[in-house]
Amino acid sequence: MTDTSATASTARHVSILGATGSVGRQTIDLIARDPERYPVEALTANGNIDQLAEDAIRLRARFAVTADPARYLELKQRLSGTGIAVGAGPDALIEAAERPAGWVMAAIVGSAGLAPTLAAVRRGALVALANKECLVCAGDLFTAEVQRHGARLLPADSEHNAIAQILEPDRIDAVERVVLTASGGPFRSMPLDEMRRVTPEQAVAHPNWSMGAKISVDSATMMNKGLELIEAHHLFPVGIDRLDILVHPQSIVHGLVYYADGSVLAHLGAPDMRTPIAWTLAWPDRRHAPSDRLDLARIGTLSFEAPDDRRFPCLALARDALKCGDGAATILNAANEVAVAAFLSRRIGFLDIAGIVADTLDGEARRAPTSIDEVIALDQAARRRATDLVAAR
Ligand SMILES: NC(=O)C1=CN([C@@H]2O[C@H](COP(=O)(O)OP(=O)(O)OC[C@H]3O[C@@H](n4cnc5c(N)ncnc54)[C@H](OP(=O)(O)O)[C@@H]3O)[C@@H](O)[C@H]2O)C=CC1
Ligand SMILES: CC(=O)[C@@H](O)[C@H](O)COP(=O)(O)O
Ligand SMILES: [Mn+2]
Repeated sequence: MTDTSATASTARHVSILGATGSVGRQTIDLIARDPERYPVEALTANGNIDQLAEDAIRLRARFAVTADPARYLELKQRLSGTGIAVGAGPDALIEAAERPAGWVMAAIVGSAGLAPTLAAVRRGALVALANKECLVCAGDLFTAEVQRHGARLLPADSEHNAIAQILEPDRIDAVERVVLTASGGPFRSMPLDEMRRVTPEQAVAHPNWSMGAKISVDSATMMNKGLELIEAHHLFPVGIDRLDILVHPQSIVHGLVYYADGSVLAHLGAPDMRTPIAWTLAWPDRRHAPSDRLDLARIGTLSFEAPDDRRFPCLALARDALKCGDGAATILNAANEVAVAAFLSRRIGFLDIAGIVADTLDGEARRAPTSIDEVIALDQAARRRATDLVAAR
């Protein structure tokens, strides 16, 4: 690595895994404003070949990859004569992550991001982590790889980014509580019976953030906050009992740390992912970002309430999975990915998502995975069971 202490005068070579998604595009928005500082090594996508090719050319990337082998020729054609190398499929995704960029944005959605993110970790890169699912599904085995290879995870998920900014690493013993805020999503105050009938269009209409479909549904079920609880457990070693969730509909306060002397440090910012992404890009410095500025006088009121586990059972499922250990989080995440995809394609109802996750957890034989290969095997077994449960609904 060449740039772990990049300063105002040094360039930081970057790669973006999941460059065409919501986080990927906002990362590109930042780096495209300062191309001299952020030369682009590799960009990856899945099906959005037009966007990938356009950005690869505009940012002079060296390598562009689609996860879908069937789209290889299309991408190659789009980039012919540009000098940009082209790849497709799982091995090419890993090659993109292995290329020598000091900073890598992990923004593929779902556990599909695990192998390429690990490839970046294994060469000791600075990894801006948006893809929470890879940390949830591989847990301690993932963080052990980070330690072993001297990599550094820079949390890009807004709440974890907030906590990373306010948690004093030498004062962990004096931390009473770490609190992640949750917007409550589009159905925060909807009666349970009405939730039964909500459509994918309603579920992806997040009140504060513009995000990909999968995480938007997770916010609507509040599984997103459950996944984030597990993510926080792996990023911030304060112990499960000191991690809490607080509903805050405005998404202005992103995280809080309660200290033993009664002090509470909070992180505030407009709901604009370019702020946490900019923090990871500039780390350990801080740099100007074009994000929305917070105008508290205009906002006027911030409100808070306790989460409702009865209407949002995914919260309890995730907390239980975290407490159980033994691969439960891997199963929870895999089943949730299958159930959310089924809901988005209208094969199950909104409330079935939690049901599929609960039934998959009940039915899957659990043995704590002892290697990444075992994580992948458990993830696939849980997907098969969840897929059968979807078909049976
Ligand atoms: N959006 C947000 O504000 C936030 C997102 N996150 C997390 O960041 C991650 C990305 O979220 P978001 O940007 O919203 O998601 P999007 O759905 O908008 O983007 C996902 C990206 O992953 C690519 N992709 C999809 N499937 C695969 C696959 N099987 N293999 C390789 N690449 C694939 C997509 O390519 P293509 O477009 O070509 O299909 C796209 O580039 C998620 O883990 C999410 O939880 C965390 C905090 C905030
Ligand atoms: C922007 C971000 O970090 C998302 O994870 C966001 O937190 C989703 O909103 P919810 O609080 O509704 O889950
Ligand atoms: Mn978040």
